[in-house]
Amino acid sequence: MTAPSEPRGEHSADQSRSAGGRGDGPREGDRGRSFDRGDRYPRGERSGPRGDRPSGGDRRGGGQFGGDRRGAGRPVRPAVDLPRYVAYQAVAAVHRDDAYANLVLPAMLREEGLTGRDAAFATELTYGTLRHTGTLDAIVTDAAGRDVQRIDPPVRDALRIGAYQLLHTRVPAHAAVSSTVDLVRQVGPGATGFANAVLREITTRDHDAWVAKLAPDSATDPIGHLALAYSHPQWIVRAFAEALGGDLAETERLLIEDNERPPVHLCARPGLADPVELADEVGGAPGAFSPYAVYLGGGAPGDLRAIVEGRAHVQDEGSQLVANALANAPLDGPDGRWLDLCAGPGGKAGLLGALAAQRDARVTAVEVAEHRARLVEQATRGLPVAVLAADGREVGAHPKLPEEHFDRVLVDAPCTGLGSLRRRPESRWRRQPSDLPPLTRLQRELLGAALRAVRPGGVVAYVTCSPHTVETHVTVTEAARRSGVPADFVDARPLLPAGMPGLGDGPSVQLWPHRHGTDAMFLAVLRRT
Ligand SMILES: C[S@@+](CC[C@H](N)C(=O)[O-])C[C@H]1O[C@@H](n2cnc3c(N)ncnc32)[C@H](O)[C@@H]1O
Repeated sequence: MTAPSEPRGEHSADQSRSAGGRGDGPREGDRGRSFDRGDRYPRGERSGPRGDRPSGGDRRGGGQFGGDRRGAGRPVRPAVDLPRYVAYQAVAAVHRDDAYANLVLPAMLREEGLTGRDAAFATELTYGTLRHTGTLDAIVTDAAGRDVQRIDPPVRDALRIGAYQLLHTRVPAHAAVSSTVDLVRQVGPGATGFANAVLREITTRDHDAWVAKLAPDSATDPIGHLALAYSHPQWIVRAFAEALGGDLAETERLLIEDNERPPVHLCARPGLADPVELADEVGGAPGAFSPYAVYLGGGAPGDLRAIVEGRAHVQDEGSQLVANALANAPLDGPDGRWLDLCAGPGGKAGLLGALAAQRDARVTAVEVAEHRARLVEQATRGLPVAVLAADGREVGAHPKLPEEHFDRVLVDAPCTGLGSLRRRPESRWRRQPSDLPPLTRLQRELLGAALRAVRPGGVVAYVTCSPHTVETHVTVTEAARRSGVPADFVDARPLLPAGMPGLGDGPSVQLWPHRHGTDAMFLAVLRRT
């Protein structure tokens, strides 16, 4: 992973040596030898309270906070540059307020007027630090000689961002260290010496050498090794390895992919946009698998005319493939009533709605959360989609959700989202194994409701954006058994584009980032008999 705003190269001489002896590790408040020019400041002038925005200075992108002179003869206050400061604020909000990076960061970039390379650098620091938090914390713990959890949270987040720059970007070591010390001066006054010493210790090794030092032996603890080397919780690595049939080399490839910046895919809505023309229009490329996919090269998709005009929407190619698979499943008899039982925010309902328009069908899109139901309405405007703010489990009890009524039903079930860790950098650390029981109960109930809703001969597609076998195979098998509705599994592989590799032995299909470049979507198709 590279820092967009700084050329990648060998770490500078500052990084390849130095950092005083380890001893017991630096302590907050240690003065240490410092890169920091600001230690001469009286403490009260260094910073406002925790989380305060640096005062004064230039608010423009790339500007420096706090560059103001405060009277003749006084030294220039140490600067915190805006991209790093915004990254710090985003990371701190995620940890302090349980915020979502993909929501808070764009708002902060907008508010600060950061664009172009500065915005890309702030994004890289935020997402990279959050993805790599597990490994960075192990390294900071070792370098500090104390558990990272015992470091004051603002200083801890600043150190994570500094360590990320040192180990994963081309930022020269001296710049990573001094800018982080400047940041600490702003957010954790009194800890500059400590931060300086920790960072200098981190510069004594590169990422691989730290992993070699800290990760469990791969021969005796392969899961523990992969977890530390690729910054994933062990329970998630174990779940991935199980879903990949125990193939640890392939698991490693998946973990690597999870740490990459995710691609942006567009869906050219069938009947409204041609994917080749759309690719030309947006400077992208037609997708490899989905007949509607366009890979976007860069830029903000929300600004694209095709999206504003409703000819396309942003949607992972895997999501397109599974929605299209439902529409492709052979069907005898009527084919006019389609149901999307978990529709918010409306990505698949948008594609299904466009396909339904071409085939004279209508979609009922159900979403339990009122505000998400509104998003589905926005996403399907102009398409033959009726949005219902209701609980999908009410099939048979809700007048608009009669039993044995629908020809095609999609259950895009709420899940852990372990298949899209690329897109939600903090989620791997938030999710817990204890999330699984309530989710799998809900998944079973929703799939049971879908089987009741579909007419005999009709098809149900069960989809998760998680490869965890408890949410995929176990849920489907159990729900089908418990529902009491007779249904057969349909081989889902022929419902995907011909020649698509790596689809396994069927009847269900698991897509993977490292095999297909998509999110790890699971698809099982059942036909009611
Ligand atoms: C994985 S998301 C669906 C994504 C959507 N299909 C798309 O492509 O944009 C699952 C959705 O199910 C909704 N949901 C959760 N429980 C539900 C229920 N009992 N009935 C209907 N929707 C529910 C959640 O609010 C969430 O919006």
